Amino acid sequence: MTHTNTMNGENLKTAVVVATFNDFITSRLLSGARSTLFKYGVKEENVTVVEVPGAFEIPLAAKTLAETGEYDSVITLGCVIRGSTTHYDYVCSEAAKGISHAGLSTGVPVIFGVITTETLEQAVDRAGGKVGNKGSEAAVAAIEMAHTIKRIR
Ligand SMILES: O=c1[nH]c(NC[C@H](O)[C@H](O)[C@H](O)CO)c([N+](=O)[O-])c(=O)[nH]1
Repeated sequence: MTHTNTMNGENLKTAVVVATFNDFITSRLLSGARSTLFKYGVKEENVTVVEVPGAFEIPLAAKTLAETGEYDSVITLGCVIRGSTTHYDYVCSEAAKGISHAGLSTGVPVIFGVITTETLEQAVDRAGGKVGNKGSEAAVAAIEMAHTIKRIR
């Protein structure tokens, strides 16, 4: 299958779960994801955005959306910046495990678009800065995986 076909978003429906914690970063991830989805032909009415308080809550929303059977993929967006507590480690690991489980337990591609960084600067760099936009990358993965799963199922 050519790359063009796997990157055709015209008939895809996607949900985006975005954490509002660190929303000065996650809002940039969301706009990167949305603009990339539209760039590849996903229709605006086929993109559903759901907000959650923090990265820890992303898995439940992602799994719930995937279980509806309405979406070809679910994109998750968040930003966890290491603070002075070990909260960072728990939030990161639980978010990653939960997001992975949401995909594996439902068979719907659930894409990991959660930035986990040591510093705010690193997060800015990954949310449309010099390293790129993780939200945009997650949108590309969401389109590719939606086609891949349809093809191999
Ligand atoms: O999304 C985040 N949630 C964070 N914590 C909140 C967590 O995700 C839950 O929303 C909270 O524990 C309530 O369940 C963060 N920190 O604690 O630093 C963080 O950096 N990013």
